[in-house]
Amino acid sequence: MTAPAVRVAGRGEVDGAPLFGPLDIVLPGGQWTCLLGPSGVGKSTVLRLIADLPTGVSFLGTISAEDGMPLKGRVGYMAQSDLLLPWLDVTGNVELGARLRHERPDAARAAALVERVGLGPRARRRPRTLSGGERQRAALARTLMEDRPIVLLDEPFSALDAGNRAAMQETAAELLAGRTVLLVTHDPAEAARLGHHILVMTASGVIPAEPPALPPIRPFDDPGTLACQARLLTLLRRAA
Ligand SMILES: Nc1ncnc2c1ncn2[C@@H]1O[C@H](COP(=O)(O)OP(=O)(O)OP(=O)(O)O)[C@@H](O)[C@H]1O
Repeated sequence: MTAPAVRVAGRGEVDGAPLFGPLDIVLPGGQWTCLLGPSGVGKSTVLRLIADLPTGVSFLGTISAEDGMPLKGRVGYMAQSDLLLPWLDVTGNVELGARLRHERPDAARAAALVERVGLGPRARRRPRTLSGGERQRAALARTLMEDRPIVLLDEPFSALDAGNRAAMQETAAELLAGRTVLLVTHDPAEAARLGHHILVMTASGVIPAEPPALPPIRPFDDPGTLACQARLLTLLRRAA
């Protein structure tokens, strides 16, 4: 699977007032880009624009893949809220994309992904019987099931306890290796651990932050990872 670079160039407005930009972001092909920034700056909006989903924001600019092919059909998206269908169990939710396309779901692959996110014993449970972290892991499995070359993750680990968060970061890094990934996170430690590239979004534009020297996925206690966390916190403190 070839994962193209994606470029987002333009600015966003709400009711005629500037929201963000002008910005010019390139998500390098086959690598993880982590996007941080203050609440309300427009990070989720950028993800939704790339996914071609409705936003309340007018975007004046272009979003394109470097290979010149349309993005449509090549983008996987995990929203901030889990968006699980309450009447389907975990497996049914993971298989939802195939069902909506009137395809036969790959049941073995779905079961393997449900196991990978630690929900094997909960596979037949409905979302309302799961914890917030379990629902988020089900949503992650559903996104991984879609197997797209471009994957947009909006705070995918925010509801997880520290141990599960680390485990799911590792699972996602492994299963999405070679994809073009844009991860929105509020957690500098997460960005420092996972990002080949790290960007901080502010109202006036996007600032690139130097990632650690080691390739992802990085140990928590690597001095370069810790130093990167500190750099990011300094940038975010200034942007707040
Ligand atoms: N449907 C909408 N109509 C009007 N304004 C909207 C709409 N959706 C989002 N906005 C505004 O756009 C801005 C950016 O929202 P967005 O959710 O992209 O921010 P964010 O950086 O992802 O925030 P957070 O980190 O809190 O998730 C916010 O100020 C929000 O009020």
